[in-house]
Amino acid sequence: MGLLSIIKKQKLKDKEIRCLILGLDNSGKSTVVNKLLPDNEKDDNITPTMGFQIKTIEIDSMYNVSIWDIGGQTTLRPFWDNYFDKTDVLIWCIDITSNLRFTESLNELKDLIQRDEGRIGYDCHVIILMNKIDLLNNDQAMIGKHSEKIKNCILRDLQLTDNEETTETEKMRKKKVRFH
Ligand SMILES: Nc1nc2c(ncn2[C@@H]2O[C@H](COP(=O)(O)OP(=O)(O)OP(=O)(O)O)[C@@H](O)[C@H]2O)c(=O)[nH]1
Ligand SMILES: [Mg+2]
Repeated sequence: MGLLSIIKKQKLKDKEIRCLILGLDNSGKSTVVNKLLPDNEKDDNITPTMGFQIKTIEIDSMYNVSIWDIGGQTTLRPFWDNYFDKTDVLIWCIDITSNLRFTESLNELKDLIQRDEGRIGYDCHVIILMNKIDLLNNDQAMIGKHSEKIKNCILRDLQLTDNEETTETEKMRKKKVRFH
């Protein structure tokens, strides 16, 4: 499901939708945000984000989405928690060409979900964005392998399940965050 259809599904008319984009440094967060902006607001020279930036996009003259793009460098990660409040959509950006950093990225996501303590908005949608897919030259086997790794991490490490027979705890976690 695409970002726009997820946002539309939320039926949050007249409300500002708060979208937080996080992930390791160099995963491509600011580049993704830049792509979503209208041409006259695009930045031709994206450099590492040293703090945060907020961009607002309007969709269908109905939805205002504020996108909070926070720098992903190690020194900035302790500050991610400051931006959790009332997040409707969390985009977790992964550079899938960087095998070495794949585990680091999924561990950071795991830590983040476990320490949010309910501050991320109720019923928050979590989108795992496999970025830089163009560099895989449409290698479907490799893309499938990465998807499988991510799915396994979500099911195993985050203790979620796609099995209907879930425990009460799992059901609560599932309700609070929905993965796409
Ligand atoms: N080929 C390719 N390169 C990308 C893509 N997205 C981002 N990049 C490149 O990756 C580098 C890092 O991109 P940024 O958008 O600055 O990454 P970031 O996640 O915002 O990094 P921080 O702000 O340091 O957290 C840049 O050189 C981008 O041009 C993509 O989809 N494909
Ligand atoms: Mg950035």
